[in-house]
Amino acid sequence: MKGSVASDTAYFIEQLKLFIKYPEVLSNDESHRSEIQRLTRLVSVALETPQESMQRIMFTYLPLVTARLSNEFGLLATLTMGDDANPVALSDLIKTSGLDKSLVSAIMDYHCYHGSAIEPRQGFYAPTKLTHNLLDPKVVTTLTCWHDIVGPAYGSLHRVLTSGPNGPDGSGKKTAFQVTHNTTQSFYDWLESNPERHASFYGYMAAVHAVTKKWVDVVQFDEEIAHNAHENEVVFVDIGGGDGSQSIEVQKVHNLGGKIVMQDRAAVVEKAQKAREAGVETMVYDFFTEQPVKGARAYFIQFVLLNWVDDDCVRILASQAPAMGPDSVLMIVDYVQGHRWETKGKIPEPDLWTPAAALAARACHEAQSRSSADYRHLLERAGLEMTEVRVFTNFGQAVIMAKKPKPAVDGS
Ligand SMILES: C[S@@+](CC[C@H](N)C(=O)[O-])C[C@H]1O[C@@H](n2cnc3c(N)ncnc32)[C@H](O)[C@@H]1O
Repeated sequence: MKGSVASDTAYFIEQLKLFIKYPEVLSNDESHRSEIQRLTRLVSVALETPQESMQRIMFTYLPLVTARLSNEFGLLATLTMGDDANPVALSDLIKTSGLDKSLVSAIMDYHCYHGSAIEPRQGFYAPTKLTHNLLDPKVVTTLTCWHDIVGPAYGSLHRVLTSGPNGPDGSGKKTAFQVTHNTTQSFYDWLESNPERHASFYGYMAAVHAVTKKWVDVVQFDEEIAHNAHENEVVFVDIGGGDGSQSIEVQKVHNLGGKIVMQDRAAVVEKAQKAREAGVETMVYDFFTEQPVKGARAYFIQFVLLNWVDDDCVRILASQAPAMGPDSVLMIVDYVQGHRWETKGKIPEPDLWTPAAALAARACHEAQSRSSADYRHLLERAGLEMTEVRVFTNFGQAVIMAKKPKPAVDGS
């Protein structure tokens, strides 16, 4: 076995070089493409010496930092003005960025190592596919948000977990987010206190929604939820709906009668113009208070509960329960920890998003991700009954469906 691996090494290297040169050969075969990515990543780790493991991990900040700097100072945009035959001179990158030679050289050396630039001749650089990926507006928005807002919070998690009940500096800052950003405000108050941050966070949310698979692919909205709906009936209430992107998704797939309502904090609702233009009604609503829209077909709550501790989640869910009729459905879209082990058939490989989201929830909100058993328990505490869990991405995003339990028939 081992002998055949060794004798096939040259062939393996040739194949890898071909994939690097012609990545498009796999563009129509998603499962092979992602399997090759996963395996080459694991091969790379399997071949590491301890010193290489150390190096890979100790420099993990750098892709985010160099991408942010390169976008801010126009290095990547300038790079795309050249190509392999006519690469961009270091002096031009220095001139357009306004940064000093040593810093630009270091950033460009990192890009070359990382595959986001090449240096065909000394001091001249050309773009790669990754350069263009990093300039995609959705990627820029997301990386900016993670560099400025969430990333630093990951970095303070250790300080918070190793300090006493009053936080690392005794000032009452409890979350890693509060410690790193030197604030006692909650995550959402802090976002709303600065328009740039606010726009950055919601830009990131929109970018993620635009590139990931959607829950509407696994819920036949009209068939399952809105059948026979009347004109004035509310078919969908999007609780903590942010920019209203999910209400707009429903608007796209929904062809029957009925209204769609999006609710959030005042500062967020104010900015949800796109949703209003799409015909969605918007409403200021604090989800810790009783839901004012009664008897809707569906109450929907996406990427909200992972930001709150159990007792708060129970309060949020219990605030919806009195509004729900016997046929109302509550849909929670969130990450489900351990979803791999609940999948029928081939068990999916471990993914990056589920643990990354769980750690971000802990760092930014002192909150947590949950397994489907945890969701069942939360719903029961709020007087609701979990009916189904439909996982719709291979990184653990799922629709958790619930309803009001039927009142017990009094047999006496
Ligand atoms: C992570 S975002 C998710 C937004 C949206 N559901 C989505 O999937 O894009 C969480 C949302 O909860 C909202 N939120 C936070 N506290 C709230 C409260 N007390 N009442 C209503 N909405 C709240 C935030 O303003 C934010 O828009």
